Amino acid sequence: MLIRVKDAVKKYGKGETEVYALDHAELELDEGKICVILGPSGSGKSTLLNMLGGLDTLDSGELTVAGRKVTGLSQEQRTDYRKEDVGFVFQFYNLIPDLTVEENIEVVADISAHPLDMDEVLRALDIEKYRRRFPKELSGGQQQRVAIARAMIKNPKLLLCDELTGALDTKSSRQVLKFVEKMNRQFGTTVVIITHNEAIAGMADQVIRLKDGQVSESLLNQRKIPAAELVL
Ligand SMILES: Nc1ncnc2c1ncn2[C@@H]1O[C@H](COP(=O)(O)OP(=O)(O)OP(=O)(O)O)[C@@H](O)[C@H]1O
Repeated sequence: MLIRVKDAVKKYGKGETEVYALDHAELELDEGKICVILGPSGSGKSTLLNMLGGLDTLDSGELTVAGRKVTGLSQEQRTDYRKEDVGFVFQFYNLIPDLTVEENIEVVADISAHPLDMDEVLRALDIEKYRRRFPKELSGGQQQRVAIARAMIKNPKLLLCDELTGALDTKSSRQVLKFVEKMNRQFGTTVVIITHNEAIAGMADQVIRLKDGQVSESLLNQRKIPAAELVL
């Protein structure tokens, strides 16, 4: 068991405007798996992802990742947790425009405790040929592959993806998802994808649905579809 979320509560606002972004949510996720989290807008997906990644803290409840109680960490320890254990990929690639592909990835490698080999990561994402290019010289799908490489170079236990295909066409989306699947297989990284796109659930080992800050459904996928065959 890599991730355990117990009785997680996160509230925003006060009084009349109080919202339970997470309302006693419970969740367990095995190591080395792909988990897709679905839910309507406002159901708490981003809040949950931010907690898993140590970007924010719970009001109450417990979060354990790989035996480490993330809820008990100081701010400084949480920074180390993010640095060592978590890779993030967002909808917009957030690459540094003045740095080449290789330099964008190097920035993260340089501060990582146990980085992967640069060439291996570039090869795994099939972006070796772009290593000296700048982000603006790449398509959206190619930039997202660089963003995945930047997240993976630190060899994280957990790869967290927030609407990573939200800005891409169907073909590029499928390709980016194929690479996420490859990262899971090749490096054994546990992957959590949050999305509005129901079709992406096909590639998951575990599918979790959120509703009003609670886990309304958690299913193991008996018939996983390779990302290359997803009908997006
Ligand atoms: N910083 C904040 N301040 C106030 N309310 C917030 C904040 N962040 C989230 N919320 C509220 O918490 C609830 C859950 O939000 P969250 O962003 O986690 O949902 P989501 O499922 O990711 O939505 P979306 O798919 O639209 O991104 C919503 O009602 C949202 O308005």
